[in-house]
Amino acid sequence: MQHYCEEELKFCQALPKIELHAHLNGSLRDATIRKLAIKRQLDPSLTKLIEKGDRTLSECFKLFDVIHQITTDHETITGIASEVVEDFAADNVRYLELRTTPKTRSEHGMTKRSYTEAVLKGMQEAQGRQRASKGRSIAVRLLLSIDRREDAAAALETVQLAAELQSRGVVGIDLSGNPTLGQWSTWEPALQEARRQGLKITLHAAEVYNPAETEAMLHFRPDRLGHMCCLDERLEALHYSTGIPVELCLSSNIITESVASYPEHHFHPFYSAGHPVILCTDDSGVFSTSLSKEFAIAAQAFQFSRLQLWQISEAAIDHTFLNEEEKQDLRKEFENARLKLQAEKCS
Ligand SMILES: CNc1ncnc2c1ncn2[C@@H]1O[C@H](COP(=O)(O)O)[C@@H](O)[C@H]1O
Ligand SMILES: [Zn+2]
Repeated sequence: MQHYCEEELKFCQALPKIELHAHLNGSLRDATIRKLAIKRQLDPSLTKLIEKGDRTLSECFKLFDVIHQITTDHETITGIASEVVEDFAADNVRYLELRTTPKTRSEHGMTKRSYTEAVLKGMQEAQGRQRASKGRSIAVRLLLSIDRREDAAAALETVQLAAELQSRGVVGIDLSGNPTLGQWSTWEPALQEARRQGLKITLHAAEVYNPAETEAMLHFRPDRLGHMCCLDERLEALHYSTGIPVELCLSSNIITESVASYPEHHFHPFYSAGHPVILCTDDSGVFSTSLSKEFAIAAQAFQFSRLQLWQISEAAIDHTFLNEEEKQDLRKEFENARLKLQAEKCS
């Protein structure tokens, strides 16, 4: 069943957009996954796992482990980073905050640093190609993710790397991975260090019901939170009182069965209460979506007008990890896009 209307999708594609929650290895094209699976001679039973369909949250994490088996060397990492940036740009995303987990792979001579440099290279290559062909490019920044399977030392290594690469476009730290694994106390010291180093922080929170952890995360006061699907009334009130912006990913939450249906998604109560919300894709490849589709789904599920869609899109600028001057540039870009669309309508 299609959860959006084609006419609305066209409008959402024309809308300039901001993507703040996208995992690199979750955003791969189908064709790229198939090509890499052949190249790496992936076991056919694993290739089958990659084929699209509904997947529970635990199946998703198995799938990420399979994708990680085919995105192993520096050249591939650079290639997928470049492709993902291109895909977001083609969807009229004007600013992308991409996130990825730096990986160590001794068999490929890969360290967390060399992995991250390969990603930065791919991002720059895509931007360079766009500038050459169109005279302008999507703006991109990188967040480094700590995987919940990592220990305190690995988390700190990622934070130190992010701090060293701030001048190269790394703006923050994300905590993600299977929400049923690990303990908040393991990563908190590294996240405190990230804050001391001037990095911004976003946490995957309440993807499953874990009130003690969610409360600890709220007390930590990250700059943004992701998901917040499984809250009780007390935590919901606490979250509202903090005013921390929340990255919401409709398709991801429905497909992984964290939320029962689109109209019941917590995007709407947060939005209606005036709490800062940002529509995001999470894993556009794994969930066969795009940011335009997520906007079109929101339009249908919550009966948003086009003006409301525009306002939701533009408001995300305030919650980026950019400085004020950079945010101002994006606001100007949105204004120019608005004028251009109006002129096209009148002509
Ligand atoms: C579906 N909801 C989710 N919840 C939690 N973590 C998720 C996620 N989707 C993706 N990731 C995190 O991102 C990694 C893949 O991209 P990178 O290898 O880092 O580029 C996954 O292994 C997981 O750690
Ligand atoms: Zn995520």
